Amino acid sequence: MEQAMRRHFFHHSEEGLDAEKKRCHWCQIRTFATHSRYPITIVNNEDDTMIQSNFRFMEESIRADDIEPTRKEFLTGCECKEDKDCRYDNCTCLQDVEDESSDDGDDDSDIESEEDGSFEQWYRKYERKKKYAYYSNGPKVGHLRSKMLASGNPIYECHESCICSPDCSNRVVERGRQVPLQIFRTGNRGWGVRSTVDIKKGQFVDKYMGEIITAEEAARRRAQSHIAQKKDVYLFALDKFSNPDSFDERLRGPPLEVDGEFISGPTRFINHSCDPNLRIFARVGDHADKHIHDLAFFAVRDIPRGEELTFDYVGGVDDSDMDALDPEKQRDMTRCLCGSKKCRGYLW
Ligand SMILES: C[S@@+](CC[C@H](N)C(=O)[O-])C[C@H]1O[C@@H](n2cnc3c(N)ncnc32)[C@H](O)[C@@H]1O
Repeated sequence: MEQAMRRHFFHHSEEGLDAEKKRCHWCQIRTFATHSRYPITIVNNEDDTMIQSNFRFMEESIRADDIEPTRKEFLTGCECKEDKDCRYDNCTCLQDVEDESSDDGDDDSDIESEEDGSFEQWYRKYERKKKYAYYSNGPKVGHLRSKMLASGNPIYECHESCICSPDCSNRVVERGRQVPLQIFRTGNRGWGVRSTVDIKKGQFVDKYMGEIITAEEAARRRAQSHIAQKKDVYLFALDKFSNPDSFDERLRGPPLEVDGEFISGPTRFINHSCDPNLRIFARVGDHADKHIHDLAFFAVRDIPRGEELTFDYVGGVDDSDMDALDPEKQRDMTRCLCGSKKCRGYLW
C-alpha cells in the first residue's frame, strides 16, 4: 500500500504512465468532480492489504450495452415555475408518492413563512398537501423527513427534464454526495467506510454505484462467481417498482440489477450491521426511468465523524434468523462481526 501510494503521489504527474494511472485507485478518485470539496480517501493502518487491483472507482453507475436508454419522447418533468411549488401535490414529480400525508407535523413551518395574504396562505395550508420527502426549512433543510426515513418509501425528485431550477429543494440526491468519505481497513471485516465530518439524521450520504445489467446477466455472474462470500452482496436488484400488472413492460419483467463488485464508488465498501446507521432508498428522477432507479443511502441517526457507516444487508429479519437457530445450518453460515448489541449472529 505504502509503495503504491508513493508511486501515485510522486510519479503520477509524469507523462507516459497512462496504463498504470488507469489502474491507480488514487488517480481514479482524483478525477471525481467532487474531489476538491468532498474527497474520497483510502487509509490502511492495519496491514499491507490494498484494494483489489481489478476494482475501478466510478462516480456514476454505467449501463451495460444491452440496456437501452429511455426514448426522449417518454421523458417528462414537472412544470413548476417556482421552485417552492415542487413541495406540493401539484408538482407532477410527486404524483406517485405513496403516503398522502407526508406533511407529518415535523417542525417545518414554511407554509406560514412563505407568503403573506390571507387567501394565498389559506390555499397553501388547506388545499395543497406537502408531499415531498425533505424538510424545506430550518436546520434540517434538505434532510429526509423522519416519517420518510422510517417508511422506506421511494423518493421522487425533480430532475433534468423539469422546469424548476437546479436549486429546487427537491433535488437532493441529484446534487450528489456532499460528505467526504474515507475507506479504511477494519480490524476484522476487510475494508469499511466512514465520514470525516459529522452526518445528521436524514442526511443523504451517497448512492450505490455499479454496472447496471439485466437479470439474465446477473444470474450468469452469480453462477460463475468464485468469491467465498455471496456474489449477492454486490448485486442489488432495482425492483422497488416491479409489478407484474404494470403498463410499463420494463417493470413487469425481472428487474435490472446493479453489480458493484468490480466497478463502483466508495459505498461498495460499506459493511453490514444489525444495528445500522444508514438505510438505502429507491430514488426516482424521471418517472419513465423507474426501472433504473437510484439506490441512495441516508443516515437514520446522527453519525459522529469517524464512526463506521453501515447498513443492514438483509433489511432486518430474514430466513437466516431461523437458520441461525439450527446448529446444522450454522456451519454453512457467515458469522456477523458487526459487534452491535443487537447482532443477530450471522450475515446469511
Ligand atoms: C460489500 S462488501 C463490504 C466491503 C468489504 N469489507 C471489503 O473489504 O471489500 C461485503 C463483505 O464484507 C464483509 N462483511 C461486511 N459486513 C460484515 C459483518 N458485519 N461481519 C462480517 N463480515 C462482514 C463480508 O465478507 C461481506 O461479504
